[in-house]
Amino acid sequence: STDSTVGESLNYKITGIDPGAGIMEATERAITDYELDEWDLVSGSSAAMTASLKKAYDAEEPIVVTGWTPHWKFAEYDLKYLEDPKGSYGGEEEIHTIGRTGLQEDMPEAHQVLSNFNWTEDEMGEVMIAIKDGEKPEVAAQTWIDTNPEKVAEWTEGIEKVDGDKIKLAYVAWDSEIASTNVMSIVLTSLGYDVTMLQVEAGPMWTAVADGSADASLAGWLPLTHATYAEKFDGKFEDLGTSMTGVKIGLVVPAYMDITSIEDLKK
Ligand SMILES: C[SH](C)CC(=O)O
Repeated sequence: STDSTVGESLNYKITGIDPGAGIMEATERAITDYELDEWDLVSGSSAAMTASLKKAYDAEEPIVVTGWTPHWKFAEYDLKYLEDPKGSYGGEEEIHTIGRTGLQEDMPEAHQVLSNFNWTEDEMGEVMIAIKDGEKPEVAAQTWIDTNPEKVAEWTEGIEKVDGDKIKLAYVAWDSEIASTNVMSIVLTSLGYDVTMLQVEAGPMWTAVADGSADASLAGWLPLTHATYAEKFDGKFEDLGTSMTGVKIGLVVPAYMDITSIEDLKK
């Protein structure tokens, strides 16, 4: 029998995540840019994507997923990004903390901690991997905080405690943001805040910060991933700075697949 093409072996499907994620918009752009006319992007969730990835990887079957760094999947599996010569996925991205307008005057202490927040891919990875291995997010976050007091002190030094002020952090259930939001929730709680974590989809997350129904989010992927949301809500949110640089989105495949570029999906 003749070898099937990459597309045939994958039923021309790219395994995506939640439909509002920026990586999904970027992938639709890639489908157009690379003229992947027969291909479909299947939406679902971050958890469903990693379950499909595990199933295919364990059976050494072909799979293409919408992937991003930082993520524990690169520690778990031997994976590679497909080269993106047309730049559909942009270049180096950053994770930004965004706050509702008015946050600084209403909650100066929280505004300062959120602006100070920054950590490395490895530090986030410790929390993400503990959660992947079955730890509750709040327990994994507390363990990291307990073992990294000096890092947390960088974010909170000189900041006065408050007395039970309510604060709402919006996020999407991406492994990276489950980790960061749980860590920040505990840090703000230790400063006296009454913290609510609001798990929503990406569109409602940006909308909540823009309309003030959430106070902040640690999940702003910029400049490209969430460009559409940032433009839509320009002037209705404050960028509190980057918590991590050198992050990335793209199409990810197991290393055992002998393709190297998005161009190869056309074969
Ligand atoms: C899945 S990445 C963390 C963010 C995004 O694609 O919107």
